[in-house]
Amino acid sequence: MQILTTAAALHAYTETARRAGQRVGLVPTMGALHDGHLQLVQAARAQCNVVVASIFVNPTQFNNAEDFRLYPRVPEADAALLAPAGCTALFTPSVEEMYPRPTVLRFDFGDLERVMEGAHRPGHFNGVATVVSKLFHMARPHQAFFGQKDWQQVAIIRQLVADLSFDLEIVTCPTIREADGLAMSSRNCRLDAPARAVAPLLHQVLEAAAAQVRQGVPPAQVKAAADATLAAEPLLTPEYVEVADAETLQPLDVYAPGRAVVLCLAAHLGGVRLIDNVVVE
Ligand SMILES: Nc1ncnc2c1ncn2[C@@H]1O[C@H](COP(=O)(O)OP(=O)(O)OP(=O)(O)O)[C@@H](O)[C@H]1O
Ligand SMILES: CC(C)(CO)[C@@H](O)C(=O)[O-]
Ligand code: BAL
Repeated sequence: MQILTTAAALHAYTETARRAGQRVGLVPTMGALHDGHLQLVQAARAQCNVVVASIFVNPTQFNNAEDFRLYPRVPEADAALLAPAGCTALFTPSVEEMYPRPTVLRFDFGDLERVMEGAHRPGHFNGVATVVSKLFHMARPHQAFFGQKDWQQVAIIRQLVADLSFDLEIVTCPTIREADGLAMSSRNCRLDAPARAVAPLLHQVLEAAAAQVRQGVPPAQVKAAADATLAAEPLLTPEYVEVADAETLQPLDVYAPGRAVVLCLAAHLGGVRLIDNVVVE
């Protein structure tokens, strides 16, 4: 596995592969890798000849300086996991390499970003769209792989690709969970033992809500029940629970026949902010 640290080296690597007729896959991450990330690499390797994973804790997408400071960084452990999963090159740029001068770019994704993560993390998706656009330009992948765990992020990136005519395919991979249902997340390692014991409740609440959606229980009632269950747990502070159209992400008052529903939540647990979602087709 090659280690690349500059945009020029990344560009040269993927252009050489392209000229040789090879397909290029890109897996953007912020590191502290777990099986959710490795699944993305494996999916990329199944479809592409070369797979670039990027590890970059992107400062412009953090709306909370403490969250940025505490974000887990374990570069050696990450590098050791990537090659066996099928990664052929690791891109680990510095902040100066990605942002040679402060970015002034501003994206507006309209209603897609006025809800959930966009509403609760001001500037977050501007930072995500900025860094993902840069990675797409630098690597020019045929396909880029993202996790369902960040459902709204995928919707934003699909809009970005359409609006800026990036010539690539976005592939979404399912959420990988621990045995007790907790969605794998780099931030899970910051949970202490009592918080970790409570954490599976997030997925349990989503599954209970999904069952209610399937039974036709009205969205407001589903949301209220989920909120109440989360709020009853003293270690948990729910930030939002949303019952939304899976494509437009807009909150639902009633179900529209034939349209998928996404149940999303964010909650603070022992000082750690976690998100999760479940889709009802
Ligand atoms: N449990 C998971 N299953 C599938 N994909 C995942 C999972 N966790 C993260 N991903 C995906 O991996 C990519 C990189 O995500 P990221 O590096 O932010 O990891 P993370 O575990 O989500 O970290 P955190 O939630 O703490 O920011 C994203 O496309 C994300 O959706
Ligand atoms: C897509 C991403 C790597 C951009 O920094 C990040 O938002 C993430 O890890 O999901
Ligand atoms: N997985 C989304 C990256 C973030 O939380 O900033």
